[in-house]
Amino acid sequence: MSTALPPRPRQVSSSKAHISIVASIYNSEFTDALVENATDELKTILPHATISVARVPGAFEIPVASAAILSSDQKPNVLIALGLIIRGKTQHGDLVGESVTNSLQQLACDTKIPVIHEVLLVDDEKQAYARCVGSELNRGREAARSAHTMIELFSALGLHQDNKKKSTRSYPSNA
Ligand SMILES: Nc1c(NC[C@H](O)[C@H](O)[C@H](O)CO)[nH]c(=O)[nH]c1=O
Ligand SMILES: CC(=O)[C@@H](O)COP(=O)(O)O
Repeated sequence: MSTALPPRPRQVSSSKAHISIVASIYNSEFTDALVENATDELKTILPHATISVARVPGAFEIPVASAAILSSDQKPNVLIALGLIIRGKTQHGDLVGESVTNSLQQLACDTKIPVIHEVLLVDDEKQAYARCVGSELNRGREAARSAHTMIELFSALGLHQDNKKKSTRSYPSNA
């Protein structure tokens, strides 16, 4: 039985946080859906937040782009990592998935900036569809709700200030 996503927060956040999404292009029919669901949910539960979206070739490139963003002078309050790895006939998918997971966790702990991990490793397109396109298990919406929780927690703990950025940007713009 797959776990359904956490419920939508009861309280819309007034936070002006900045959220950075780093998403892979590989399997774009699914990863585009993750981005769309995550941004739609963020706009609902964090209407005053600003969102930037960076697209990288594949899941393996997500950590290095995330590291660059988290070490820049425009640090986000939360970073959301979105990707989809579909296992093939070799160990490559598992190796990529494990490396990305460990790297993202290390980045979060090193920078003290929450990193929301929704870089999925699945066996087939049916599993991918349920988690990227479907609604009951949508991991894009789950990522947004986790980001909301972490923003509210860190704000309550006095660990970050609302971000004053005004723009919502995507890189590359044609992705
Ligand atoms: N097979 C998948 C990949 N493979 C590509 C790697 O992520 C990486 O871009 C390549 O090894 C070059 O460094 N990536 C995914 O995101 N999903 C896959 O299913
Ligand atoms: C996860 C991947 O890189 C995947 O496309 C590789 O497929 P294969 O293991 O059959 O080479």
